[in-house]
Amino acid sequence: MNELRLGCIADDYTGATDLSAMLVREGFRVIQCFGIPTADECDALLDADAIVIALKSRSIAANEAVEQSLAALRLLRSQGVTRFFFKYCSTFDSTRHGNIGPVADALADELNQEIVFFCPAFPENGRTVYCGHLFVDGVPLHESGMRHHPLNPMNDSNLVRVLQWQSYRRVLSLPLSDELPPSSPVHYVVDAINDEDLKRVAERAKSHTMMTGGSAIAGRWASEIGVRRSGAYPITSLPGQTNPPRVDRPGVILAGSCSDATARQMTEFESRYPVLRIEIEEGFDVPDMIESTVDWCQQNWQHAGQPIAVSSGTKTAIRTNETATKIESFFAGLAVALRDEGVTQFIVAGGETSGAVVNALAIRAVRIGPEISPGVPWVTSVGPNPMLLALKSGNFGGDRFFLDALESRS
Ligand SMILES: Nc1ncnc2c1ncn2[C@@H]1O[C@H](COP(=O)(O)OP(=O)(O)O)[C@@H](O)[C@H]1O
Ligand SMILES: O=C(O)[C@@H](O)C(=O)COP(=O)(O)O
Repeated sequence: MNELRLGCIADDYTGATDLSAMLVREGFRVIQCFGIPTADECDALLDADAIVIALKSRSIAANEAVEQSLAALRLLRSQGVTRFFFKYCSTFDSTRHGNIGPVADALADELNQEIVFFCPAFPENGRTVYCGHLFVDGVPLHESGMRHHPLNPMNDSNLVRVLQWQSYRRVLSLPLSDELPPSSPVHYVVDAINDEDLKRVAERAKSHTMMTGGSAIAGRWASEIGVRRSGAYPITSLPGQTNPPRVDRPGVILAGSCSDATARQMTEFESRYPVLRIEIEEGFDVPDMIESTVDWCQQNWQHAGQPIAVSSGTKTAIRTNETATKIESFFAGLAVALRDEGVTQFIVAGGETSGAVVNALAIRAVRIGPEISPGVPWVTSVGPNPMLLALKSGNFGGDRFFLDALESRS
């Protein structure tokens, strides 16, 4: 029996869930851990074909991101894993200081990988790379909504230039027709505009120990290199979980994403259900905001069975890391308060926001269930008192995403 297993390191939680969903689609058995699992938690990893370690390292200091990613790599190696995937955002979310370049450099150095491919393309979700330039639904990255991102505003579509800022290695563009020149350590930003291209990229990287990119290339590369394929976990009969999660409060949507896609989804949801739009002002008090939001939720639950949403996202966001972190702690505290009120189902929009919420709920690992839309599956937490979660990348999903998600579980 083929025993090749895949180890993945993802730089944020929704990105990891997206990756897991793509691996499940290809028939792999996937377990996703939030943070680096402890020795005790490693027992649960044994029967997985792919282990995904979700870090919250996208927007932290580069040296910390490197440290955490190397620790994840070492943990994966200690589990007998021999092939590795580094997952970052399909919109290459990062700044001039990192963290994609520094993390990839460190992983490649540790694995002695001379040539590293960078393949963020995700054609199914409208992300394509041509001549080293990234497009979102045909619009150059720097003209897309990503230019307004509160933490990682993307102002350059030329990924060769973006990555070269971040990496000490030489960075080149790799059109699919080109031969690879023999060379010393090089990072290649690979072109891919459709699924056929992804297949060819995977074939070209067959001998690589390490691959990097968005979720779309991961499943194909894993198939190409011959990762063991045991079939997805049966989500309704998980070890330690006899019943589906308790539903005595309707689902709650927590949206900290400021993306255009989430804004449209919220407008659509608001045509049917109540939405609390939080106005962020300088110097706001987090505990006060949590308390008044819980009051608002309770009032709205008087209409039984009614899902509700809380959103902080606005285009006129106050763009400081301090504000972003405070808003994350608001959503984290709110999730805990709502769980204590009996909520067992959360849909969270935004990668950083999801990270804050999952950590606050002390969820250490999830098993991956059915996809709601490309890259966004339902997941069930491992351990006692399971919760049902959907962790949505800010930019993912059609306008009806929130409504579709709620309908898909009823
Ligand atoms: N009104 C706001 N002003 C400033 N920052 C905000 C606001 N609302 C949310 N944020 C912050 O913006 C960031 C959004 O990032 P994230 O949750 O990863 O969403 P996305 O998936 O769209 O990138 C989070 O850190 C969040 O706390
Ligand atoms: O690759 C992607 O686009 C996603 O998997 C992803 O990483 C999303 O990040 P957020 O937009 O911060 O949720």
